[in-house]
Amino acid sequence: MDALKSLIQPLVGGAGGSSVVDGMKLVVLGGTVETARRVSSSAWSHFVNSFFLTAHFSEEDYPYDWLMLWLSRRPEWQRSREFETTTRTSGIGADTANSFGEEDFDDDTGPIAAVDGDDDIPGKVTTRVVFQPTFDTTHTIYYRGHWLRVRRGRKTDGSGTEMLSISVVARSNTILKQLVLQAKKEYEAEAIHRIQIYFADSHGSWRWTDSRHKRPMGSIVLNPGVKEMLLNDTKDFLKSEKWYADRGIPFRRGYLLHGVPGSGKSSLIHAIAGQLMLDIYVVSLSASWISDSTLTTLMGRVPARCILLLEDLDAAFVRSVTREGGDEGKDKQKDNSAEQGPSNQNGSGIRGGRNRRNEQLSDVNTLSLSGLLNALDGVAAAEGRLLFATTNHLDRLDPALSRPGRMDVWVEFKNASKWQAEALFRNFFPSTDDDLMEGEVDVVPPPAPSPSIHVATQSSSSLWSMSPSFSSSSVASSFSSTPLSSSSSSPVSTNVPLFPNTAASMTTEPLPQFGASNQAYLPPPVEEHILASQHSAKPLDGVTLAMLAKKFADGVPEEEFSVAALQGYLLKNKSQPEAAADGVSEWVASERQMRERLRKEKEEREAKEKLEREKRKKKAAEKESEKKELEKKEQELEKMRQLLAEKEKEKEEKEKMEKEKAEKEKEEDEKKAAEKEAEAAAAEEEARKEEIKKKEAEVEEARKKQQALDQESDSESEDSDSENTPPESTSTSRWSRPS
Ligand SMILES: Nc1ncnc2c1ncn2[C@@H]1O[C@H](COP(=O)(O)OP(=O)(O)OP(=O)(O)O)[C@@H](O)[C@H]1O
Repeated sequence: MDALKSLIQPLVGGAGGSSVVDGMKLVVLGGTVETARRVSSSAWSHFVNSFFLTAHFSEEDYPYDWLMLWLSRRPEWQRSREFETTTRTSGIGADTANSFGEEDFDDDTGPIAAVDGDDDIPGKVTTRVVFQPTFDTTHTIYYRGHWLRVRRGRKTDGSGTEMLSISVVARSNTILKQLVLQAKKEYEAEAIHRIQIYFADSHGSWRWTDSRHKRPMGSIVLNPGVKEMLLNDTKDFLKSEKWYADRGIPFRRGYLLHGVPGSGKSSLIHAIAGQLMLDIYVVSLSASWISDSTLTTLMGRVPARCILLLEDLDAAFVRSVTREGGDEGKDKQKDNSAEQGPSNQNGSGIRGGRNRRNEQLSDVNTLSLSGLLNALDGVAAAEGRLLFATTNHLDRLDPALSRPGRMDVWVEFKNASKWQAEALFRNFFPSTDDDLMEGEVDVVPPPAPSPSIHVATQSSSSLWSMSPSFSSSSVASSFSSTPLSSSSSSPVSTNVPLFPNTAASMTTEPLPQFGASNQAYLPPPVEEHILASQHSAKPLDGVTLAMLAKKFADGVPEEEFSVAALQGYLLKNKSQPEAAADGVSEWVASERQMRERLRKEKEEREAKEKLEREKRKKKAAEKESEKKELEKKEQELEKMRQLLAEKEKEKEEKEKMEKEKAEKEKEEDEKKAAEKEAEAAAAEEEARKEEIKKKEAEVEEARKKQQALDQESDSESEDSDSENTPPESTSTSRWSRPS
């Protein structure tokens, strides 16, 4: 410090510099502290990096859910000083006693359940507030002798996916493995009574949608052997991975459940999922957004062991069509196009244009059969999954879809048999006596094993029927007992009871009431309408239950009503098994009446629709013929126009030709005239030349004559010269040759 002082002293000079020195001291101190902080922080992160083991868990993967559930049970996690709230109405762990955030704390009253409403109202939808630590906060949790540093954050790749990072100081990662395994165990223990349901979304991802209580296998009433066969087959498949691998067969198995609606297809799949502890991944092939590529992506993202459920397989390629009428729907589409008029058919008009655009769009975003087949067993399809497909219309499926290898086991679901009706009744009402004494009552015997289970073996592509069909005669003889009189069939009937422990005994035996035990007088019997509105039946003894069940089954016609319909009827008589058994014939009659009425209404509606369709068709045909007529006329007009144009053209050409001809003639005339002129000139020239020649000849002749004269004169002159001078020069000057 003295050195520093001596350095600064000359600069500031004297005592006046003491405040500056203090300031400098502070600066130096601050710098030192900051440097120390940085050094320690980097040393700490270096230490963390070299000694801490860190595991990251992405929300897209299962361990994330396991750990979130595990963490939610840690008090350290719950004691977070910074948290966010979220609400959940369902979901694994959300309704468990230990789940995080289940309790809220009220200043005055202490812990209260964070639910809306009254706990006395069973089944009421509650809104649960869940507190979770905010992102990017670190928590220290003690686990098996180690301090874990847990941090909730988000991926930095822009996807925003939640991440959980757990760090621990340890030499090996055993502690982290133990943690994950324990979290998994706890999660599975939680899930043991529930199945998770995932639905496909339009982005090609699976979204957790629901968690449902497992359905007991015993609650499904099917002909003997069906459930067992399916369960054994699925179990056998799940343990045969090596068998499949050794033989090079894709490790996949498909089950096609087909048949009438409400016969238990979906229920059976849920029960099997519960039994095998598998989650269900549902794809609705009739969804508007489903396309080849989305489906392929989805199939690639199905986990190895799960149930993949394709519901309403027949609806995959007829999206706009109701489940009841595929062909009808197609007809309707055709009709609609007819209704839209001929302009649409040839692609003109605004509506036509829009439709074409829609068609083009839907082509891009459409599911094709080959796309579906590829998605199911293409290279990208996951292995180890159980594929269940349901359909109400087997006949509408393409054989390629249902061939062995894709759908290995076929199970047909029919309307309820008498045997099923009886079993349903027995399942429905509680019994005090589970061990029913066989033979005491004339119970409906079970029919021969399942009527229509088909198993496609790997070795052979042919389907073989596991068991023969029902024999109608044997069924008839089984149910030839006297039908119950309709007089005792009212659902809320209090007629003389047929059975010892039934309505009458219930009316005389008072129901427990508040304060009744303090009163001197016995309470009056419960009134009939109150009794009728009871929501749970008193347990029946085995014999009574068996007799009522038989009576019920006797009243139900063989394979006419679905199990769901019978269940609906029983639900109406939930508290009155006797009334349910007594009233079944009346219910059957009323159902038939209603069906008949509905059938008639449907027929009428269909007839009306047909009429309208025909009208529309006729109108469209008329419009079409009108249009054709118009087109024909237009064509004729066009022809005439063309003819006229051609004639016009011909005329023009003729005129042109004539003009050209005239011009040519004129030219020729002129040429001839010129030639004549030239000839005349030539003739003139010739004549002139002739003239000249003539004149020359004359001149010649004259000259010759002159010569002759000259010679004569010469000879005369000679004669004279001989007397006078010769006149040679004179004669020369008198004659000159013409040029
Ligand atoms: N065989 C059955 N055993 C027990 N319950 C049944 C049976 N069949 C139908 N049900 C009851 O009927 C209701 C409808 O059943 P489910 O949805 O399983 O029928 P489905 O054959 O899948 O019908 P859909 O073809 O219309 O989808 C459910 O509440 C179910 O409990």
